[in-house]
Amino acid sequence: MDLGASTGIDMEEQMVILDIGIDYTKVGLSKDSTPRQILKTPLSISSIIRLKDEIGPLTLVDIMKESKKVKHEIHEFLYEVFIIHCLLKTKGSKICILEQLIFPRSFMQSLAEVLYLEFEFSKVYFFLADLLPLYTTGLDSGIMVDCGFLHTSVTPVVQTIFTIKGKKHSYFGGAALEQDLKAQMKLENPGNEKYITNTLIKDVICKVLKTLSRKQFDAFFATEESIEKMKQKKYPLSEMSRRYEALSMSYHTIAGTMECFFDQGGTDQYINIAHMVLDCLLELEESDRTLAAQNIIPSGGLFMIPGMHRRLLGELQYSVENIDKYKGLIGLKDKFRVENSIYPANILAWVGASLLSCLNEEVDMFLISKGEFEKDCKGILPDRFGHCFLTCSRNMEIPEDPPVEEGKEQLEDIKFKVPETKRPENYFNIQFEEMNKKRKELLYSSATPYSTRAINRSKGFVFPR
Ligand SMILES: Nc1ncnc2c1ncn2[C@@H]1O[C@H](COP(=O)(O)OP(=O)(O)OP(=O)(O)O)[C@@H](O)[C@H]1O
Repeated sequence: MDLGASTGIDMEEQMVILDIGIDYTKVGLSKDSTPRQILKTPLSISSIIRLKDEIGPLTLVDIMKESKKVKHEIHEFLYEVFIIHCLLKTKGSKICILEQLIFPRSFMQSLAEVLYLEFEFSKVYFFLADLLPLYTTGLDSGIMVDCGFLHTSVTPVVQTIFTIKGKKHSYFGGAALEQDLKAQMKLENPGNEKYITNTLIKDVICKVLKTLSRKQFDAFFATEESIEKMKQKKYPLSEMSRRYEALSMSYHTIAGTMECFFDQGGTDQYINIAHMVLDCLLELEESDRTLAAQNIIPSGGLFMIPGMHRRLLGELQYSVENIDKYKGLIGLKDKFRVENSIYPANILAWVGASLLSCLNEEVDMFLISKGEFEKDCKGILPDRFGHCFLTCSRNMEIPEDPPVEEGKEQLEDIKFKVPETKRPENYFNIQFEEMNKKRKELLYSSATPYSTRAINRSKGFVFPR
């Protein structure tokens, strides 16, 4: 049955955009401004990671090696996503996959086999998720700070060029936060440990946790006395659900748990996101630093926790003023700008992909067609990280690789310069922006006493399908 046709979705025009996160999967159609569905990723990888005491670069690879059923799980899950949730036609359609640099090759190979061979997509585009939030800002330089489930990463792009030396990465993210919070809550609720389930922890992260501002942190954590006071102040969790009647949380846990992302240097266990950004800036050319610092883009689910944006900015300003290592960046103190996008942080990469997918033919540089996969590549997914993935730009002629001088580090060559005469144009598709604006106007206008249709008619506007 042609499901795409029956739902009125023109699969010739639009493509499916799929962001498989370790914790949450976002799926929708290109040119939309939000995903149609955000689903819990049911793959066993996610549950195995939750049981690990320590997460490192090889964790995902090892899990993939041990697990024989990943491909089968991906197939079942995607069947549910495409056919049951989104009612999409897959055969002969186009799909865009958001791929993270840290995804193991074996995972991508299994995913590709399922998409090309089982669902028979004719065109699969591979976008680099680490770079996509930049597209939502309309600028060609910035630092993407992704705080996801498995990891936290910082990715700099200056005038469309991704500098791999500036990329910072840590396997500390939502998974580690869950473990910390669970241990803390068990300590605070002796005798009621059985109620502290994964569901409760997820609820608490999304509904209760908050992040202190730098000023609040200085005040609350100044003395042992004030820390003790925070510990004594208890909040019952019965308001969240009757199931949690027996449980309570201290203010210290509510406001202090997120401090593990802004560690003040006491331990190796935690990270400081602001320091990762500053380390990244130190790796950039001096002339590029201001451009990057003016557009810091937080993304990933953990930036949905209230106060995270404000704290990141506060922590950046505090660190350049007070920490010797970063004092060289003091000139940037008033230039830091942490982007507070109109799109929620957890879908920012997805929205970036939706924008990028509007780039008509230019987007074909990210494409591997079914024919190529089956015939040219003999069923093996080829390298997808050529130049086009690193530049994320439009209409740019790719300069040839400079010759590698003997004894010179290969890494240096990765940052090639775009000739002045061939500066890439902005990647925004004006049509998308216009449609998006009109859609938003319509959305808000439906909340007024006038009908949406009347407002449309008065503006002579026909809703774009
Ligand atoms: N609305 C929210 N409010 C608060 N926290 C959230 C929210 N949504 C997600 N989170 C937290 O952020 C974490 C990461 O969410 P995200 O959507 O980035 O997951 P993901 O894309 O699967 O991660 P990864 O990029 O590592 O694959 C979740 O594990 C959850 O703890």
